Amino acid sequence: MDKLIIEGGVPLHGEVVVSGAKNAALPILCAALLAETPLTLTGVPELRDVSSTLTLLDTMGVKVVKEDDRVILDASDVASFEATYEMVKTMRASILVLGPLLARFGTARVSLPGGCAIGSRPVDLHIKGLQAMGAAMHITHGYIQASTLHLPNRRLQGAKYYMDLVTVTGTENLMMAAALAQGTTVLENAAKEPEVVDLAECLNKMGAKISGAGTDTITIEGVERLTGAEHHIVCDRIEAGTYMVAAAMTGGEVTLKNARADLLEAVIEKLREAGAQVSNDADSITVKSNGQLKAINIRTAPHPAFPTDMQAQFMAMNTVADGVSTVVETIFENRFMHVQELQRMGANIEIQGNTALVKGVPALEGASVMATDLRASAGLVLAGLVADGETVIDRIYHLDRGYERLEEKLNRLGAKVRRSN
Ligand SMILES: CC(=O)N[C@H]1[C@@H](OP(=O)(O)OP(=O)(O)OC[C@H]2O[C@@H](n3ccc(=O)[nH]c3=O)[C@H](O)[C@@H]2O)O[C@H](CO)[C@@H](O)[C@@H]1O
Ligand SMILES: C=C(OP(=O)(O)O)C(=O)O
Repeated sequence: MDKLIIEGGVPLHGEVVVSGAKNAALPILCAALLAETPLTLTGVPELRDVSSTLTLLDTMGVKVVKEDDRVILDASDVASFEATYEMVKTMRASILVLGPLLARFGTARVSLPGGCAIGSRPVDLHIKGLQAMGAAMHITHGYIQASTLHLPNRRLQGAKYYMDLVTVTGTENLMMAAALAQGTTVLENAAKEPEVVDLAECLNKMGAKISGAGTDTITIEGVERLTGAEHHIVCDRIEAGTYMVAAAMTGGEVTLKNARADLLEAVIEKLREAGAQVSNDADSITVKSNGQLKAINIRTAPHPAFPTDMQAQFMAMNTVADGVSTVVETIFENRFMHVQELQRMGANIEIQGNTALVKGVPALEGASVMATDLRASAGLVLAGLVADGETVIDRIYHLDRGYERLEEKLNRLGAKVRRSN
């Protein structure tokens, strides 16, 4: 199993180009299932989750042509409407084929994702939303079996649906399904994440009639067919945020290219509060710091508030900041898996329910630690970059799910990171 070995203590300097967003690419790749002609995407990041999604789409009969960051998906001849447990267990975002398959083909069989390291992560709202659009939904033997064959013209019916909780992939699944429904769907309490907006923009280029994406009410006027289009994936705000914290923690100066400050307001505000200098223009962000940071309180919440996907990275930053901070995780019930690993590096953290109390220490010490999920791993990388001596991070396949060429990008900034097996 691959490991990352990090020699800490080097301030990062230079430029790094941010990749396309994993969490936009995954739903948009699944949206290809809705189109009768080929969809061309650029800015698609080279990630394990992306290759898993392409494999899944391939098993369904989607023809995939990939060249660097450009992917052409032709779903004119889909023959299977199933996502197996084997696929879904490696990548929860596989649930995003449910809405498109059901809307276009009237049938879908998708494995229930089950829990994962960060929480139980049910998909009940995806299921209830599709039921509200008239779909027959049954769960048998761990699979969601969905059908519209009893409905007029076998089409989902537009509906008004209020989501009890803000769910990102739930909003995306229902938006894709509603794009081909008969009539108008109104999704209330919808997720406002930039990746939802990017998906809506792509769907509109494909012929959908979606308005309100980026607000909590999304209106989708169903159309009879969608076609291919060309779309460039929005930049990855979480990857950008991770490098911004790296620059701040190591006391360096890093400019992120292909980064949008307007998608990172809560993160930028917190970095400034910690004492880093942040400046930006339309598509780049620069972070500069002398490495002496103040501890800051964090509370995760849906966009535009502070993202849960940046919580572990800021926790790592707080471990070596001056003072005491609280980090409150409100989205996932078990997203503190990095804490015990940070403690192995000398961090002083106490957990009380969904709150971590972090007391800054003068320095972390390199140690052998275990990656448990994607962003927990990112937090450990950041800790390793400032720790005294060598940090060895095991199970880095988690990082490969969401960070494109991580060690190459870090090393170009001066870090000393290598991969070994
Ligand atoms: C591929 C992708 O885009 N992943 C992101 C997406 O995950 P994902 O879309 O899975 O996360 P959700 O927004 O759905 O989850 C938010 C909360 O709602 C709960 N919930 C969700 C759906 C449901 O049917 N029932 C239910 O109870 C979840 O357990 C969680 O507590 O948003 C999360 C929250 O910003 C991010 O951390 C993930 O990186
Ligand atoms: C939790 C994440 O991803 P996923 O929803 O794909 O597990 C993440 O990107 O931090």
